[in-house]
Amino acid sequence: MAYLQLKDVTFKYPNGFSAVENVSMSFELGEKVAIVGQNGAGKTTTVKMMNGLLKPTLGDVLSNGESTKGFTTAQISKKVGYVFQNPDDQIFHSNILSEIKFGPKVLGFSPEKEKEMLELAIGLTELHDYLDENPYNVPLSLRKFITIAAVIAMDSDVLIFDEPTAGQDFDGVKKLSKLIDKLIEMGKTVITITHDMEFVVNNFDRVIVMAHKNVLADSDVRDVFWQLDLLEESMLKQPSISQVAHRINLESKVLNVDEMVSEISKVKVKTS
Ligand SMILES: Nc1ncnc2c1ncn2[C@@H]1O[C@H](COP(=O)(O)OP(=O)(O)OP(=O)(O)O)[C@@H](O)[C@H]1O
Repeated sequence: MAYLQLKDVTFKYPNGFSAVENVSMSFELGEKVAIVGQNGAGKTTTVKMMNGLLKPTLGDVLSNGESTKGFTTAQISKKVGYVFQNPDDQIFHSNILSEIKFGPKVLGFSPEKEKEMLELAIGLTELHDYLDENPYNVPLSLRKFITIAAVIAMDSDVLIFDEPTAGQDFDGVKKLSKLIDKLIEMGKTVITITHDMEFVVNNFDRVIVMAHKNVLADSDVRDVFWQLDLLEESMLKQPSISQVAHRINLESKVLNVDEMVSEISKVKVKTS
């Protein structure tokens, strides 16, 4: 059985608006999965059901075999941690270190475990120099890393990042890739919602495409980004380099610069 399962879930907001309808998806431990789709497709609503912030109106969410229905978000956070899209919705301490320490405290970690998790979280997010600062004295791009550190420190089995690359520069995106790789190496599952298709092809193997409150595709990254009709229906774009490959009728379904360079070198060899 998969570690995390959404079984035919539907979610209606209190105003009666149905944001997600009959969605099923499942995740094993150690998987790295991107969720993509146009604004309003239902991505955030879906992942908020994974850690119990929202409970499905219909259907069931199971983490490690147990339905989220009987548990609070705090209880579920040991298994599934969620980093909010907007860090300001998550941060509530006036000091960065206290914000990161909060999860381990609530979860009752031993002092040794708390120290270990804090070192890991602060190390991966490179926040050492800011620990005494008020979170609102650092830029939004760093506030995002505070919220990521706070969730890493909880040692959840599954970590969900909602739009982590938004507002990040080149170094920020590199830091994200590195920390995701480390979490995967530790056997965790990382699920990331993103609008950054370059980030998807450079970091993820499995991609879930959402549109119209539902899942349109759940497949290998190359398969997703070379199904042009699927991209059109979900209003997504190929990564720029794939668009170039498509425009020049390159046979190979390239996804990144390295693959493109490799294909072009082959052509050069053939014509020389
Ligand atoms: N609290 C709410 N009450 C009513 N409707 C809501 C609420 N939150 C979200 N919605 C609506 O639910 C739909 C799905 O929103 P959701 O945030 O899940 O989409 P999304 O795919 O994550 O979009 P984005 O990429 O813009 O974050 C949208 O139409 C949104 O306006």
